[in-house]
Amino acid sequence: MADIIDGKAFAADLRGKVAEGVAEFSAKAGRKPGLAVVLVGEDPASQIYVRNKHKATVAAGMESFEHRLPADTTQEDLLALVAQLNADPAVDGILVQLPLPKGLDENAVIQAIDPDKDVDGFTTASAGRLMTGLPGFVACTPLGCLMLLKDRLGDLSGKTAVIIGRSNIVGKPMAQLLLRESCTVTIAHSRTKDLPDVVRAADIVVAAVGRPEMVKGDWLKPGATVIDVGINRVPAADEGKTKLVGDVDFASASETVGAITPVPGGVGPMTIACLLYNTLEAANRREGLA
Ligand SMILES: Nc1nc(=O)c2c([nH]1)NC[C@@H]1CN(c3ccc(C(=O)N[C@@H](CCC(=O)O)C(=O)O)cc3)C=[N+]21
Ligand SMILES: [Mg+2]
Repeated sequence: MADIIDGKAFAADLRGKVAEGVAEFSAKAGRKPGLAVVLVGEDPASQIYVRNKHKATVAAGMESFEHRLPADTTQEDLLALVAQLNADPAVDGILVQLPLPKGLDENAVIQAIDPDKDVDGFTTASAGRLMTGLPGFVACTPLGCLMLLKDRLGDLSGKTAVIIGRSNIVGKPMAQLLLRESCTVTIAHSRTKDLPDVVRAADIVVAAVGRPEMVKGDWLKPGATVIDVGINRVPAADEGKTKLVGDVDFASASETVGAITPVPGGVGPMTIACLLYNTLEAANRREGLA
């Protein structure tokens, strides 16, 4: 049986370390680090995420600035808010919750965020900094995955890593991070030929495709380390109920691999912890304390 990588426990520990860093920052800077979260519209899942982010931000000793805007907010008004947050000295990090309601240009809004406050790591400036090895912010989900991998495996150099999924938010930055750690990196996706054979070659598998339980145990190298980024809500055995599953078929995978993250309780909690980590980092850099 595989070891279960406890992302929830790791994230709690990381949040504790961030809280210590926040106390140090606040003593030196005479203010708390500040995170601004912008939520447009009423998407129920987004409202839950934003509430959880707010709670975690306050629990870490940071200032949380929540901006809730109606679904019919104009592009102009949203860009004006981002400009205001860019200019606000009390704001160290800015997160615009995605997806935005239809009619708003997501890309234009994200690119308007000051890269030095881009704690989500979603701007092209942040992506370019990661790719070229300059200091910047790394997207929270891949950063959390990397922390779990390093905690489990130590030095990653020379390991074969296969990432399934090529999104800008997870797959591509994950590949850059693992390349930076001197892994041999493959990005697989929906057009990849013989996907099970490609995955079977990997010491490290990061699944981020958004297809429930797609990766089966017999696709995986015995002893591999598997990070499951998928969070898919599917019907449960109980009539009318739903449950969360990952992109990996946990039952079959956990008989083969060395270690695997569960869903829930794996990567998800790391995403929020890394948002706090990036916000503290942003505050320290802005105050010349990094
Ligand atoms: N600008 C922006 N940045 C984001 O980082 C961002 C976003 N927009 N939009 C939505 C997605 C999704 N996301 C998650 C964060 C934590 C969990 C998480 O903690 N999940 C729990 C389960 C939660 C549950 O029970 O539903 C777990 O995996 O254990 C999930 C998903 C951040 N996102
Ligand atoms: Mg993809």
